[in-house]
Amino acid sequence: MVLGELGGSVVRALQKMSNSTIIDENVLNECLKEITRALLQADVQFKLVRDLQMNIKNIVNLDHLAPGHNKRNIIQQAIFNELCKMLDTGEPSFMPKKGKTSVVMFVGLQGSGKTTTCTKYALYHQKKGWKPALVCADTFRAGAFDQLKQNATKAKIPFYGSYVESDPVQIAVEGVDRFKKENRDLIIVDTSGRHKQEAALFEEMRQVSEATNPDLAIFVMDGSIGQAAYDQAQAFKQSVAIGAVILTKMDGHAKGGGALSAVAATKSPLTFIGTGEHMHEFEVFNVQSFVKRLIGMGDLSGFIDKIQEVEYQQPEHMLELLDGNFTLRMMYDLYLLKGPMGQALSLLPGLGAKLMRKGQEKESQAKIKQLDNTDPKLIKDSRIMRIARGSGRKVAEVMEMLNELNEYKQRAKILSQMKEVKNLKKGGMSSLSRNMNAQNMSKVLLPQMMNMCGLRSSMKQMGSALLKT
Ligand SMILES: Nc1nc2c(ncn2[C@@H]2O[C@H](COP(=O)(O)OP(=O)(O)OP(=O)(O)O)[C@@H](O)[C@H]2O)c(=O)[nH]1
Repeated sequence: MVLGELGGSVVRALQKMSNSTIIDENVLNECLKEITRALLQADVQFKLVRDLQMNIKNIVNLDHLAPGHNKRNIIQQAIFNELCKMLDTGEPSFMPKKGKTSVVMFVGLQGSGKTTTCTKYALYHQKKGWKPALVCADTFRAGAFDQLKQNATKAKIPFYGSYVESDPVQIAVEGVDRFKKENRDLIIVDTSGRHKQEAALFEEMRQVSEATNPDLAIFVMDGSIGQAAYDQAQAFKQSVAIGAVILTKMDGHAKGGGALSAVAATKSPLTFIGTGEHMHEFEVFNVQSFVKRLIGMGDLSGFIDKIQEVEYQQPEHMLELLDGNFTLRMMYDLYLLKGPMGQALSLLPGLGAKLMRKGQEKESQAKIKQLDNTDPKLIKDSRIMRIARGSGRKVAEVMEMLNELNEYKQRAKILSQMKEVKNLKKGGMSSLSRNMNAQNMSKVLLPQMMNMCGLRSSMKQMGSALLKT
């Protein structure tokens, strides 16, 4: 989950404020105090947090608001705007164009997740119809070529590298030339990392860059370093023309918020974030979508993007859901926000926040693991007791989880009966894919899925504006 704790705390603070009958200075101060605490815990720089707090207080002047103004909305909007301002990473980055050859060079320290991210980046574009290729110019780390080869083979992406050549410049040039000849439109060059910022690393980066003349150099940084990301980004920017930044390991790291704001402070465009070790745990970074999610408003554009991945990677999940089946496996993915389906559903307004609010993903994970792959109908009392004993849980907790599963199942049944869903299913997966455009999603499937997740009311509260985003 992306910055689960920070998001959960912000959502809780807003929820608490919304539950107050009267919103006065005290309630606002309390809400801001909790948000401030959460941001500091996420390693966001003190000055940034203090500015955010002051700006919100200046904008939301409760004494001067004419009666009839919706104070909650005004406060939420001010928090949204200020968080966006804080995380705004400056000018948009160079975007490679499909069909036109672009060379993209990846740089970063050793262990930052550079090699993994190269393949994630290639796969992301491949799923969108590009023809990517990978070049391994990392001759420093033994095993780097094997790792890239393994990842690329799994993702069915062409690759180039050498076990014998030790000159990274030569490998980079040969690889880029070969893939240009093969009309690949996205040639990704993985370069060597070092344990720390050292002269040899920067010199090698400069040489590879000079020889391959990349259209874009992407700096991959480990998000768990928090605020320290500021100095690292500045140092790399001074040595090579960095056009974009990707932050990795943003899954569950307490310091992720600090890394995000630090990158923003260097005004380096942040284009993607890595949210796990698996190939599909990779997300486009868009400030507004990200903040919407952080404060529990959901991210519908991200949802549509992700649901297309469900068809690509877990078509059986999509069909199962539309057939009215909601399985334990899906609930498992949902709780852990794993797999495209779990990730997609978490982007719906209210649901991501609901899951974050639980703040007990690990416990949920342990509970579900006990029941994974088991048909709940077959779970008799004695088995429930056994599961409870074996997992160290109360019987009531196991039953609560089974009830929740049944609830999802019933809603999935209702979803499958909808006329629109039946029409979508008629032509099988290919028709589903054809129909899976943004307009169709927002008109047909999306409202039904939200209904299924019991989100109709929160949707209404937030107004139809969300569907238009
Ligand atoms: N949790 C998590 N782990 C990640 C993520 N991205 C990469 N990793 C893991 O981080 C470790 C290092 O990743 P690599 O891709 O080998 O790192 P690298 O920067 O290429 O390392 P060098 O080639 O030595 O420079 C691996 O175990 C990856 O699986 C991410 O977004 N989340």
